[in-house]
Amino acid sequence: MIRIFLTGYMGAGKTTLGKAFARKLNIPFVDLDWYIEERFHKTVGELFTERGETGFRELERTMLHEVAEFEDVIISTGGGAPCFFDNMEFMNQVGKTVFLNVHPDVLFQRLCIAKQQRPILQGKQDEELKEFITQALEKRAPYYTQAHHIFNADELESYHEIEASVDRLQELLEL
Ligand SMILES: Nc1ncnc2c1ncn2[C@@H]1O[C@H](COP(=O)(O)OP(=O)(O)O)[C@@H](O)[C@H]1O
Ligand SMILES: O=C(O)C1=C[C@@H](OP(=O)(O)O)[C@@H](O)[C@H](O)C1
Ligand SMILES: [Mg+2]
Repeated sequence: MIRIFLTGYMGAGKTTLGKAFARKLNIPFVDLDWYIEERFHKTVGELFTERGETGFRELERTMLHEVAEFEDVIISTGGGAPCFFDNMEFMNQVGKTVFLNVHPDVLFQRLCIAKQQRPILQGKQDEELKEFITQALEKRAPYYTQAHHIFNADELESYHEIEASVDRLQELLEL
């Protein structure tokens, strides 16, 4: 039975790689953020506004436990999920975990373009965003590095790079 959790910071490529990896293995893909959005009929941004981060983290934990019941699945978590409650320990117990490690400069480039969809990053100017990413990575590293595997996901900019990363991931996980 395959149950893999992809973790890592915002912009690390959890959604992009998770989707492509599941397609390659021909098994379902679940993105925890999308799952939450569908269930509540609201965007992650709207849920943050309505419930605050504390409220979002609580429902994120509940939804994580729900998707963790699925079998033969690739699950991409939100970037914060492993860093709250005992979520990381829980994922390690019920499945295989992978930390998508990406250089902060690459994350910065990706998130400059894609910060609007991420409530935590909205409104940050370039220098502030860079500093914010560096500090957040330091704070979150102790959680992310508990993953069973660490995978370099610096190269995801083209279809070809994504396919090559999927092949490496498949090898790493011996699937
Ligand atoms: N095909 C692509 N071409 C260029 N950039 C991409 C492509 N796919 C993803 N990205 C960039 O990489 C970032 C990481 O994507 P995403 O999978 O959403 O990360 P995560 O789910 O870890 O937050 C995206 O925000 C985007 O900037
Ligand atoms: O890192 C975080 O705290 C968050 C990451 C997001 O997911 P992605 O990592 O897929 O962007 C989403 O869950 C929410 O905006 C909070
Ligand atoms: Mg995502």
